[in-house]
Amino acid sequence: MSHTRKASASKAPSTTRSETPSERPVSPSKITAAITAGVKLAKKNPAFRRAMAPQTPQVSRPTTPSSPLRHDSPAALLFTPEKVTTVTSHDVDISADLDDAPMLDSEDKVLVSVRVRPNKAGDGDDIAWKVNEKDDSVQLRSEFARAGGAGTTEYHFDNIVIGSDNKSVYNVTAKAHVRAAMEGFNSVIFAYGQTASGKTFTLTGDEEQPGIIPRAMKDVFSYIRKHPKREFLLRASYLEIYNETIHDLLSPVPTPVQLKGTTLVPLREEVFTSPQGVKEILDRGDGNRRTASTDWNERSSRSHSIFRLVVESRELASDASTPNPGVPPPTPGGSRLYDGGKPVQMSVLNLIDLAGSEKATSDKERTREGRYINTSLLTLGHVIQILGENAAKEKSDHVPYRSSKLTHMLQPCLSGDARISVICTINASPSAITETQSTLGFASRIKKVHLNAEKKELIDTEALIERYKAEIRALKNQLEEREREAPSRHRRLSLRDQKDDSKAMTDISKRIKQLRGLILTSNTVDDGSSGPRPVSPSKVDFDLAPHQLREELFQAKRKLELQNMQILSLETALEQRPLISTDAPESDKDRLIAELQQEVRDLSVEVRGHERSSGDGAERADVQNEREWTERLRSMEASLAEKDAYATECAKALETEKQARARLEEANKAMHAFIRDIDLYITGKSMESRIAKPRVSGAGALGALDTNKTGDLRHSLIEQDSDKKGSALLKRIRGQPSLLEHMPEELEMLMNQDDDFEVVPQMKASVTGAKVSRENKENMIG
Ligand SMILES: Nc1ncnc2c1ncn2[C@@H]1O[C@H](COP(=O)(O)OP(=O)(O)OP(=O)(O)O)[C@@H](O)[C@H]1O
Repeated sequence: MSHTRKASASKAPSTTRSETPSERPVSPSKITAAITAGVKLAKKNPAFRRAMAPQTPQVSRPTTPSSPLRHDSPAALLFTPEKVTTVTSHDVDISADLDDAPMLDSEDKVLVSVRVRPNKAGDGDDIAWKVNEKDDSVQLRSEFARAGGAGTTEYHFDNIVIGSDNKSVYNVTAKAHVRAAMEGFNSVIFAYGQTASGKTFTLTGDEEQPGIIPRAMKDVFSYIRKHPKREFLLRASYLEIYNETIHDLLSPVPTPVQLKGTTLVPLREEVFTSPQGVKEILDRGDGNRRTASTDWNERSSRSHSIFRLVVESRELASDASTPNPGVPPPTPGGSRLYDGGKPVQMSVLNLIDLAGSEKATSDKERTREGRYINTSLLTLGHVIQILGENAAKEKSDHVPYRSSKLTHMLQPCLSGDARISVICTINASPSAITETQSTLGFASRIKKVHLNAEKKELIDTEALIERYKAEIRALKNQLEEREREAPSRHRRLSLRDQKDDSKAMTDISKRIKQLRGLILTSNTVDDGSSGPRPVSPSKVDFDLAPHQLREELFQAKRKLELQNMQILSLETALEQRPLISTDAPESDKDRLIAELQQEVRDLSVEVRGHERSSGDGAERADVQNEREWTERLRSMEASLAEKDAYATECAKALETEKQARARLEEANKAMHAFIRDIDLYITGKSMESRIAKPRVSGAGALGALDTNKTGDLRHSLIEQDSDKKGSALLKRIRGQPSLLEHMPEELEMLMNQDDDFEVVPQMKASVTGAKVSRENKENMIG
């Protein structure tokens, strides 16, 4: 197989293009309008005139005799990382201001431009077509009318551009569409034409003449710089359709991409944040394109290539960190906007370099490719024809979009939902009259297609900018919480764990910073206009002057940042991608499960090996940790035992007190019963109790009784005591030792005080007996 992966034009210019700039055969004598195309358009379009007007020194940084070479030119940044010395002055002004690009109406038709390629060396000087710059027409010269057969000989288009100046081509064919994409409209710019007519030269260009894609990317960044009220997120994908199979040019592993509806899966999209970043993406993709040497073009594109830029943008909220209080929180199925509730505009800019139609060739492989190329181009032509007829006759005939991958993929754009600019490249040489007629016919047909593109505003979290914002918010909350709790948490953690904890917090901060870096604003964007950035040599030359070394350092840091961004973007893409699609065949799922199981096994082996090989250091740390914890455990156990003992004592004391209380209660009751009995006894004679009245004089209780109205009680008691030893009272008292036993101490004291209380000797004896028995009891309890 002889096709190769196309190396980036910027990297190997001498091998990627058959002609060097000096060899490029412009024929000024024959193509009279060649250099004046830009001037002619400036006359027609005031906006374009402004864009083309000589620029102020601040903007254009003109080359001066004292500084013949500007390393900081945008062209140098985008295209000459290794050979800044080849940058020439006209590349300094890679583009003018996007805001000067003409606005497109919502009902715009396809913008059709024809670019006439200067004759190549072998083509001779003759050209078969007359270019009329006044009315943008091309006409087959009368002397070649016979060669043109019955085909149309005169055509009119929106623009005719001639020559090798890619800047003027960009300005008239692409600038307005790039602006439209930045403002939220889907836009498509594609180059169509026979092989070797200059499609790749127009889209990609070379070091001297950067094409539409690099100029568009440069303008995208200056647009962001000039719109401070919006924030942007840019992501790119790069595809090719080769032999009716879609390939992802950014994927490290060649994987066919499927079209599900009009969605491409799997598709690698990379977020980029600088012109340098997108240049790296383009270089990588270009390096993977299939090109081959054909009879007509030393480096012919054997595939259609599609560079897709997705632009997400949103008006900046006054305080982007706080959700708008007026906006409802995310609800399933409802609007899920954050950040001030501003909708996200999302648009896609497709920049397409079609493979060239070609005649049959002797090479078998090239013939096969050519068949595929021609078939898909024919389908494109057919689709365009039906669309044109439908628009002209207000019909709605079926459009066979799905007849080729190219038309299927472009369906949303071709059906009107995009602003389209087509650049038809033609070879003006008499040897290519038929092919040129065919290209011009295609250009005429596509002119008739109606467009009605509208801005896409998303009010959902579909947009990546929303997802990044949501992640930033979540991480910020997480970080704040961790920071708040850090002091108390750190007290509980070992030194090692504290370190890990701090590292985790630093990681979160880093990720927040990185995610923020992916969202561009006029303040943060690097549009490549901030001073000289020399290219890093592969080895650091320490003989360089300090300022040069500083510049090297700056450049290296930028590169590192860029790579970090890419890693982050890829990680995010990876996280969002399912390992396998849900509708994949069972066998694929089984295979994936087996692979994952194997991976788990491998990782376990690796972890075990790592544990073993991590050696003494880790072990020592473990032992020390264990000792520390054992000591802590011991001291805690000791303090626990102490507390247990104290608790047991408390429980015992409580029990004793309970018992004492119970006894007191009983004594209380007994005392009341006792007093009642005595009262009853006394009130047997008198209704009034006098037992509670203590004797005031030294005469004791009996004295107190004497003073009572029933003063004969004493007598009676003495009598009863002496005469009737078995009197009723004493009998009762003797019969109730328990009462005496529990006689309250107050009463006991009263009795002890009153030796004259003659009633009491026996009672005393009983009480003493009772006391003894109580003590005995207590001793027994004790
Ligand atoms: N306008 C132009 N001015 C100067 N050189 C040009 C111009 N257009 C094309 N060329 C040169 O012609 C050669 C073929 O151009 P290019 O590769 O762009 O053609 P192509 O249409 O992309 O071909 P293919 O379809 O085979 O890929 C290149 O060497 C290119 O530099």
